[in-house]
Amino acid sequence: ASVKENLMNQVAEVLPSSGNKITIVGIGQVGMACAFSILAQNVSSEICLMDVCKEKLMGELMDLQHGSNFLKNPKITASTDYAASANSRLCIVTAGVRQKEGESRLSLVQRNTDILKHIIPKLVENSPDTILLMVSNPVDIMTYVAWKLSGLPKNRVIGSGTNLDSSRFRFLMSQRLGVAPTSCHGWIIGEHGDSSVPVWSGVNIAGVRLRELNPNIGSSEDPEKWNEVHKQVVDSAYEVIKLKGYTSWAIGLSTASLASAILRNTSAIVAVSTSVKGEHGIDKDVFLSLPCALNANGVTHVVKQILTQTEIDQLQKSANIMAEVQAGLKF
Ligand SMILES: NC(=O)c1ccc[n+]([C@@H]2O[C@H](COP(=O)([O-])OP(=O)(O)OC[C@H]3O[C@@H](n4cnc5c(N)ncnc54)[C@H](O)[C@@H]3O)[C@@H](O)[C@H]2O)c1
Ligand SMILES: O=C1N[C@](c2ccsc2)(c2cccc(Nc3ccc(F)cc3)n2)CC(O)=C1Sc1ccccc1Cl
Repeated sequence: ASVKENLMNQVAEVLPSSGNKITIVGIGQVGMACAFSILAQNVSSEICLMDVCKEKLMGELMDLQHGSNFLKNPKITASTDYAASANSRLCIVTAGVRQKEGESRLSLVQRNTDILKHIIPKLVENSPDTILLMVSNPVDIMTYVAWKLSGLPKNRVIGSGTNLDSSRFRFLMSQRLGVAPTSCHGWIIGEHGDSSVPVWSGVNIAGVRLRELNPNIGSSEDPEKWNEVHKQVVDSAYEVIKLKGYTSWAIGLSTASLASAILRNTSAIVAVSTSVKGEHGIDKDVFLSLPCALNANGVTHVVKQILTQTEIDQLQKSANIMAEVQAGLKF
């Protein structure tokens, strides 16, 4: 008899999955930052890594497994075969191709859409009750594409959206005020990236709206130039790319916090990309970010923020652009 047989009597079957399994597809800079953040914060005890690069997959698997002794005994697996993703509570998709020099945005979108055609159906086939969390860019379009390809209800297809934008905004606000970022309340909504919408009327510390202290906040007339904070959210994304070639840690931590709300069923209110048809007069099937309640059933509530006409106009403009890009995609 083997050492194991002499060591223990098996008295019951070992279940195939922990019930909090997360699959991460795409183990590039972002995917691995998501994996590390999830493991380091004990968001899940079971993760499965998936990619098309077999060797990198094995290397990342081994390197993470070798740290298990410093973690809470996670089960880490990796495969190019989607059967390995079975029974996932959450599937995070960071797979994508980089924009080529001078490549048009639409061309990149079609290439990333073609990638999702191979990924999404297999994830859902192996985990029909899963929630999809899209990170690949352009994330609002990719979330729509994932919803169309998955056949899942809208509440279970989510994009990281302006969660990272809002996190950068809060950090920059905290730098100006000397207040912890978690105590700096500010929401960026709409389209992730260059065209996001800061909701200045809601920016507050302990419920004290900065707009009441500075009525021009966010406008070009503002002597304190608070609108620079939103501009810096966009500029800092380009700055990080220029300095290190990619971004990873903030988006990894952002994704881990969204995963935690889902797996722990917390109904945290977070800025994520969701179906906004019927919100703020939008009548198109598009995904943009609004404050949402996020839990084990995905997005169950969308907060009805009181927005200025300018903010609503910006949302509707983004919705029209999303709809146009989506209309040009070949599924
Ligand atoms: N939403 C956000 O706020 C945000 C922030 C940063 C980056 N991103 C996006 O995240 C994505 C990933 O960025 P990155 O820096 O990690 O890129 P990367 O090139 O380092 O990694 C992409 C990974 O996807 C893998 N991949 C490609 N095709 C695949 C397929 N068919 N199946 C499985 N895996 C596949 C590649 O092998 C690679 O490992 C990009 O689209 C980027 O724009 C989004
Ligand atoms: O921090 C980033 N880095 C990226 C990046 C990461 C690896 S290569 C580029 C970035 C940085 C700057 C611009 C940009 N534009 C872009 C637009 C459409 C796409 F399909 C892909 C990328 N993307 C990807 C991305 O979405 C972010 S957040 C971001 C980007 C622009 C403005 C504001 C924010 Cl909060």
